[in-house]
Amino acid sequence: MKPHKHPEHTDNIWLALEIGNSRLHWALFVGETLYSAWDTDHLPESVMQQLAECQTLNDLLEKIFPQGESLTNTLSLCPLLVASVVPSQTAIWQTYPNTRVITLNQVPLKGVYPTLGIDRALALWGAGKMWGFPMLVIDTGTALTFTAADANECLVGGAILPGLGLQFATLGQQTGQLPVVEMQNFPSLPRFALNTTEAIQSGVVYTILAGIKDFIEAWLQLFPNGKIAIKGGDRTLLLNYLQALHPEIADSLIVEANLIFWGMREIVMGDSTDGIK
Ligand SMILES: Nc1ncnc2c1ncn2[C@@H]1O[C@H](COP(=O)(O)OP(=O)(O)OP(=O)(O)O)[C@@H](O)[C@H]1O
Ligand SMILES: CC(C)(CO)[C@@H](O)C(=O)NCCC(=O)O
Ligand SMILES: [K+]
Repeated sequence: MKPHKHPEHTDNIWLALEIGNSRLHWALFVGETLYSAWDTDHLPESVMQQLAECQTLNDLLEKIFPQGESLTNTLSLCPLLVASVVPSQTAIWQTYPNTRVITLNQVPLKGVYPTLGIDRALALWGAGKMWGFPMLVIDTGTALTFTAADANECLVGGAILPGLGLQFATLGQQTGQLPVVEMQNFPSLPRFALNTTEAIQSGVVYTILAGIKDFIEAWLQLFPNGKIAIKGGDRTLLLNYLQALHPEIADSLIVEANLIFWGMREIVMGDSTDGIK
């Protein structure tokens, strides 16, 4: 999905780019308003080589939005805010004028450790600022992560495990007999399966759900009034199963794809020196 129509006021436009492990996540802001959000694949090698030859951000945007010529003109001078968990990709975007890379020390979250992922910090900050702390964020991305902060906006900690897609891929790739299974829709899933595909799906999905339930229960023991938000590419699929198994838990979750963008917005709008208003 790409932006389909153009904002009317172009003077306070900015682009947010989150470089994830599987794909790129984009948002077009007009001031504080998120105008449009979309995902793209990582840039292919051929485009990467062309990018090295681009002289301006305009050249760059024409490579990214080949069909969107007028959009490209609209965006030609706008600031590009980048948050990345893929360092090799960050370097490419840093070549261009008007790029600002958000790093962990710019996120006001207290008590962070130096290697905490910027995506985890921003999503937690965005969720906490929108819905309040204490906040637990569950990110169902390439990696599935739990990241929490207390009422003082101080990191409580979290956990990292392989996400749904990564679990399927690893089973398929590292074994002699297992296929790479995918999970595109929401089939009813027997827990005790009688074929290989469903056995893999059952194992991965039901243990991820059990893990999510367990972390939520542990979180609510620590912070009975704590909030919980869920994001990431597998959120809808996992929520559908969670709704069927534990509707009371599913109903208590804040479901929000754009948490990282809310975090980026908080930081950009809170910083009066950078000219993005
Ligand atoms: N169109 C899609 N392309 C790729 N993955 C998708 C798509 N739709 C859903 N997914 C699921 O999303 C998961 C990846 O989530 P997401 O896109 O949030 O991760 P990411 O790009 O690695 O970002 P991050 O590193 O910030 O988590 C995969 O496990 C996959 O099953
Ligand atoms: C865990 C991921 C891969 C999730 O995208 C990312 O946040 C990351 O690379 N984090 C660094 C390690 C950490 O957060 O402790
Ligand atoms: K992730």
